[in-house]
Amino acid sequence: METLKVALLGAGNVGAQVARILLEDADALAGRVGARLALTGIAVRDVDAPRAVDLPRELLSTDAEAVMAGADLVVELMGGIEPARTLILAALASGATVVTGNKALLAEHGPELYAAAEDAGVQLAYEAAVAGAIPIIRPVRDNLAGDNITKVLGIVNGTTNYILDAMDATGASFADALADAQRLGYAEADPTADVEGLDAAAKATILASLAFHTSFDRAHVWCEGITAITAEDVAAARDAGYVIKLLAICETVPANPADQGASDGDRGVAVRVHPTLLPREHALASVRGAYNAVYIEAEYAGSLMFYGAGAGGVPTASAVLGDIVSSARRRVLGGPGVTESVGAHVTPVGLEAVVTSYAIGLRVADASGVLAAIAAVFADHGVSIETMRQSTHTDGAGDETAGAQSEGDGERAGGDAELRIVTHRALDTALRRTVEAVGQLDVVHEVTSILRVEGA
Ligand SMILES: NC(=O)c1ccc[n+]([C@@H]2O[C@H](COP(=O)([O-])OP(=O)(O)OC[C@H]3O[C@@H](n4cnc5c(N)ncnc54)[C@H](O)[C@@H]3O)[C@@H](O)[C@H]2O)c1
Ligand SMILES: N[C@@H](CCO)C(=O)O
Ligand code: NA
Repeated sequence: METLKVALLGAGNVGAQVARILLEDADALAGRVGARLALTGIAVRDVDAPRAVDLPRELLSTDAEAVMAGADLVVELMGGIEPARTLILAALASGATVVTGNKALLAEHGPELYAAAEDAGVQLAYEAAVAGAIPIIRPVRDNLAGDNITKVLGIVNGTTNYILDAMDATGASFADALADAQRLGYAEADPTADVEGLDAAAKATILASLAFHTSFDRAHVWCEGITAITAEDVAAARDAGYVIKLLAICETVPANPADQGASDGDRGVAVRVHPTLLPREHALASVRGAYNAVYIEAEYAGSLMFYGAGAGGVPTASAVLGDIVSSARRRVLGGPGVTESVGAHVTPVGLEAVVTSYAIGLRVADASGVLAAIAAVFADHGVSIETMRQSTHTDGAGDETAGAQSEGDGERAGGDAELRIVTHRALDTALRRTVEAVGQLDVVHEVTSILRVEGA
């Protein structure tokens, strides 16, 4: 039986597990590939660093280029842009197949790397880059290649889902929940990428590019993270029947915002990542812990849902191993692999064409006429209110008022009241202007939170 040499770059949370499984399951994997997979070297920063898995010391080296020399497959699990980019380009140029889980790199330099793979006639596989263990890259790129995807809605970051879920379920603080996510191996080396939404935005860039057959750039993606979400936001969402999730949303929208409501006209695609209120009965609302889920709407397939472990060393290693086996098998059998299709050239559109609704938290003067003044600003901007809940700071009691009505105004003079408003759907720009105008009213002391609502 032929032997294929596998070089591994990085032995952290994911890389160490990939190495372990390559060694432990060598016979089973050989049967699936039709060749033995020989792990010939592992590039690490420090050969003496403690690791979750004991790896043969003779395989470890701090010289990544030497580790890659002569490899048939290079598996990059170092993360970061450099030296990962340079090493992958060198591996592809040498004719090696490359498997990576590096979404940050693909979101920034994907087109360059895909072209290098195509030029070299080798595969670049990256199933682990989006939603960890969940098969999503190949389903979107290959299985749905004959359909027309119209919407992708995903919980694609395990760390933030873990944090938001813990805040919702146990009242945990943001900091404690983040520390747990780091300990469990879900968070990136620098968790800023997770909590600021950058990791999800990178994944959204990759998904949008595949789903809409167009090369999207990270700069096309609107991105807001979860660092401003407070325990009060989570509690208010819960009281109103919602849960807060960080969603990546890619959807077709009119290319020209003025065409809202028209059934014809050019379509573009808007890609955004932000914390979102979801009704608790929504399918994505029940995605707990570090689990991920991606919901897809396609013209012919209808609605599809992909669910599973979106992060963690062992589950993510599953996606990496899948890519290793399938691309190694292709090396054994010969022939070019499937490549990205980017010929559709749809127009990337910003948030200005997106129709959504807002959940707004306001701290207002608890006085007569305040609700009427706020409702008037909404009416002036053509934005209608679905629900308005009021509670005072002193007793936190809820008082629901449906619609933009002013009854219930100002029973309690003096002090502040907390208002939670959910709007009907409107253009994001109109909603933003409305909030700005409301924030300028004297009776509005603070805009405490602005969150978008989906699926209501
Ligand atoms: N952890 C997850 O759940 C998960 C899931 C999907 C994808 N990923 C991606 O997989 C990759 C690896 O993630 P991880 O969680 O294992 O990260 P990690 O930080 O645990 O591991 C990366 C390892 O690479 C090593 N490394 C970095 N630069 C190096 C260099 N120049 N030379 C040699 N070694 C170097 C580091 O020392 C570290 O041990 C990243 O791209 C990440 O985004 C991670
Ligand atoms: N840090 C990422 C790892 C998986 O890509 C997450 O939390 O989802
Ligand atoms: Na995946």
